[in-house]
Amino acid sequence: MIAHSTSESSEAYIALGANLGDREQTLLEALTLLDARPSISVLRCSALYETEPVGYVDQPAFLNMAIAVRTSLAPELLLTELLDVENRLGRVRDIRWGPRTVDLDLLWMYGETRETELLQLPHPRMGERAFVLVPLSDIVPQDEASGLYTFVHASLSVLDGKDGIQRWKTCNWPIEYGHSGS
Ligand SMILES: Nc1ncnc2c1ncn2[C@@H]1O[C@H](COP(=O)(O)OP(=O)(O)OP(=O)(O)O)[C@@H](O)[C@H]1O
Ligand SMILES: Nc1nc2c(c(=O)[nH]1)N=C(CO)CN2
Repeated sequence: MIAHSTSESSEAYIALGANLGDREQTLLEALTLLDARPSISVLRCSALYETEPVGYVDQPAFLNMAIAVRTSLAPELLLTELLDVENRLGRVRDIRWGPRTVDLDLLWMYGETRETELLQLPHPRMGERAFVLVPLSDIVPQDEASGLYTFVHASLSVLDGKDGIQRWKTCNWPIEYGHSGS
């Protein structure tokens, strides 16, 4: 009997940010937790960037990054996984746009758009955020079929505030277990 896989899978792009605690360790734990889910594979990660807080500025600097994942989940279920990873890493929601242990935002998913209370996809503010677009430009290939490459580079070309973004470290994914971060 030949097993037929019926599950379609899609590429999705996720932005991660952290500005409390051990920011780098938290971000790498988030990647590990996501990749451990049977229906999610982390394909690529951007470098890590240290970024000045935008919006609510009276808070510590962030570490931001972006990742590409392959998933068989519908966008709503992928979002649930992101919120679950935030909770498992101890995110406490108090001040909107305030400091957070970790934040995972679903930016873009190939062939999927949503406009509901629960989920807006593509993320409605991704085009105005250098702390999202700069990491994303590390991992979106030029031949990406959905137009994301053009969107990212066109948005970056008209955006100021890129000076608040400093490259901090490359992301070693998959993490070489047993080696402490250099
Ligand atoms: N594309 C999306 N990615 C992540 N969360 C989303 C998305 N669309 C809607 N949401 C909803 O937004 C809610 C608030 O998210 P959160 O408190 O992390 O906002 P934020 O990340 O601080 O601000 P911003 O949304 O401007 O990045 C989440 O509980 C989630 O249900
Ligand atoms: N530099 C930076 N600023 C922010 C960030 C973030 O991730 N990085 N996230 C916010 C709410 O999502 C608000 N402001």
